[in-house]
Amino acid sequence: MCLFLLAVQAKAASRWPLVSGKPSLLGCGRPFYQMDTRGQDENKVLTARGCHTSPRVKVNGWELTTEGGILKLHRAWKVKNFVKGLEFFQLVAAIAEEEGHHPDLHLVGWNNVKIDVWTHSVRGLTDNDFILAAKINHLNLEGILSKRANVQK
Ligand SMILES: C[C@H](O)[C@H](O)[C@H]1CNC2=NC(N)=NC(=O)C2=N1
Repeated sequence: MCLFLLAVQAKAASRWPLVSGKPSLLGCGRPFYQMDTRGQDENKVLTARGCHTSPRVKVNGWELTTEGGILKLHRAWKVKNFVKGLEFFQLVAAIAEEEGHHPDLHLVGWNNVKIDVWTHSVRGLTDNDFILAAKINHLNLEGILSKRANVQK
């Protein structure tokens, strides 16, 4: 198990997430991974040294949610119209393909975009999720978002 964690940490360290322009330390200052904890009574987030049940994360505008026992990053926006919502999806798709890491995209009530980011292979959060969320934050959404209101969650 230890070798596995070290291998995962080495891979993740090479893709250290940049959040608001500076390297971000995740999960109490060390990389953390949510392992597949099926059969356990609660989701735990493993760090290199221990377990944490609620990681401290910082990606502007995104919130940590749990759905079906799986930790996810979640954010919502209000877009001008349905077509702009699809344009938004296209911009996100380009990043996802570049990263090889894909979000769950929702376009609800014609102008509400909701995005959930999590790592399906481990049924939880890895550094790739924070990288993807931070890159989505850097998209130029000029002309796509509704001028009236935007849900920051
Ligand atoms: C083979 C392919 O790269 C993998 O299946 C990738 C694709 N994109 C992915 N995206 C996300 N969010 N989680 C994954 O586990 C994942 N796996």
